[in-house]
Amino acid sequence: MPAEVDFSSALVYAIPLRTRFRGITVREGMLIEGPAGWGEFCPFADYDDAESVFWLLAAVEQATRPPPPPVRDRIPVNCTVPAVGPERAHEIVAASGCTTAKVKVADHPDALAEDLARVEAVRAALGPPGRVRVDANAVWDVDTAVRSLRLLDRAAGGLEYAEQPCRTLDELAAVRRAVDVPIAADESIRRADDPLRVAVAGAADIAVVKGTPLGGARRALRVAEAAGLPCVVSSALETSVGLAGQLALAAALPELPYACGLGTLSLFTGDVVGDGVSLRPVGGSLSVPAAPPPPDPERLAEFRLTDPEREQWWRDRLARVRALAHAGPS
Ligand SMILES: O=C(O)CCC(=O)C1=CC=C[C@@H](O)[C@@H]1C(=O)O
Ligand SMILES: [Mg+2]
Repeated sequence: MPAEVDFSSALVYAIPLRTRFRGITVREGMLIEGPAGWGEFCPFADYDDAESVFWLLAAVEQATRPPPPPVRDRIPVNCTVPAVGPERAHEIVAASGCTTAKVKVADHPDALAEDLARVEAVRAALGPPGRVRVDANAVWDVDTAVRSLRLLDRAAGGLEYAEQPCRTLDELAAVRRAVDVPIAADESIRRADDPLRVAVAGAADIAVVKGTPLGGARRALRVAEAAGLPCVVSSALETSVGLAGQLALAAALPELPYACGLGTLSLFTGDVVGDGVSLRPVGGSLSVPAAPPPPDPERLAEFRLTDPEREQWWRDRLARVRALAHAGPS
């Protein structure tokens, strides 16, 4: 392993997704190696350089430091159901082995009828003891959120919680007062100017913490403590390299009362690590690896980004974000 992080030989990957998710069909990112192993730099293309600094800190933490001390070695996970039709949703849940499902809703305007059918199919696949949560990714206004959540709650036979129904904390608080469904904050935390100071407690019942956009497991642990709410760790659609860091975070949280959104490799057509070490859930949970699994040459041959212009775009981005990280806060 190199004595320092070797940025010049960072690898760039491109893995097609099985279904469009978050508006993307191919997941791209970079893998870097350092003295403690591999890290992953994979801000979505719409993240600017300033926000991407935290993704870089997460990659560098993983490549240079051992994981924070774990208090558990297995993490229960939910399956993630994209905005697909009810039959496909049923199949995804049934094949997952998970007893909790997170269902994407409000994917486009007028999606409610499709959302209700999807949620009903997910409940049918899970059976009565399963848990169903929904994620609207901040697109509803308060009235739409209240109306939609009441209907979705009924269709689901009870929702475990609703993730980020609206954009602002005030809106989340208003929805929370109006419905019985618990509210989880995701974007309100990970895209806040200062996630360590965001006053999420009155606006949400649950904090979604994502180690990758929050600057790594250690900073995410501080964010979780500052939020003062029960936490769910959720992926940022990393390969197994970055997922290992998210699992390290989930393993180190003092309490972990909910299944985590870390079963997301099933959204990918492949992984950059070998099959034996790929972080795919078994029986609804993932075991926490001691270190991030290393990329596998054969998998890299399959998923290496081959477009030279696009590769240069990633290398330029990494250079700019590194320069910003060195310059420190403006
Ligand atoms: O939480 C999960 O089940 C999977 C992860 C997930 O939903 C997300 C990953 C990456 C980007 C996000 O738009 C999305 C989310 O909003 O939580
Ligand atoms: Mg979310």
